[in-house]
Amino acid sequence: MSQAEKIAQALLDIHAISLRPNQPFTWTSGLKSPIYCDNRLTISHPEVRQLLIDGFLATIKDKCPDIEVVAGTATAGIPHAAFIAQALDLPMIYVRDKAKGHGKQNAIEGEFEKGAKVLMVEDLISTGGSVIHAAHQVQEAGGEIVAALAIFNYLLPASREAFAKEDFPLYTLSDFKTLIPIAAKEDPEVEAAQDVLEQWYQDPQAWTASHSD
Ligand SMILES: O=P(O)(O)OC[C@H]1O[C@H](OP(=O)(O)OP(=O)(O)O)[C@H](O)[C@@H]1O
Ligand SMILES: O=C(O)c1cc(=O)[nH]c(=O)[nH]1
Repeated sequence: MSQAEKIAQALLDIHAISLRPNQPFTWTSGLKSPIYCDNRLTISHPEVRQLLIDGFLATIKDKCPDIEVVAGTATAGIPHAAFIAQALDLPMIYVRDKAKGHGKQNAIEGEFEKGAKVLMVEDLISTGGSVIHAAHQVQEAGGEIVAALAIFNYLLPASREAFAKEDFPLYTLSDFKTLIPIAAKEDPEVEAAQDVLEQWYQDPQAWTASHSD
């Protein structure tokens, strides 16, 4: 099994993947979807956490060994950024989706030096909007984004187009195209939903329009 397959299998084993073709999920981008991947559950499973950390660290060693700061995207990216920062003995920051309305009104918590090489850590890429927004905030504060790293990528054209406009690469540990064949083999519900999933995947915007109230 490849690393991407092992991680897909682990997500299935902990029931992080939910299917609701008849009662679609609403994503943060507003898209409707018959599938939801809840990476937040991974933090409750030490063996899955370790699998992810091993994957993250191998990717960092291979692709961006010179990072100086690890940035978590609020909220689901934060624990993974913390695990990575701890393992590499690096400073960590996290980026809120919007600045606090009270206290110090920070959007970025923690600190880093201008020009620092920053790795963005996110749990999941749907449109890529959340991590790209967070990366822009770090850039505005003087950080140099070296790469973005996430657990799971839907591999949607929207995210491909969004990352094509950025000057940093995205690396992900597993993805929709790896997950679905594994899920379909072990779960008759996924097997039965394959047509819906394919229809959604071909055009999530059109699927959203036809599944909105
Ligand atoms: O690629 P995108 O279209 O931006 O979607 C992915 C984002 O959506 C989810 O966050 P959510 O907004 O649900 O918040 P949370 O992390 O606080 O749970 C997920 O954790 C990613 O951050
Ligand atoms: O786009 C999202 O909001 C989203 C999709 C998904 O599968 N999982 C998740 O946590 N968020």
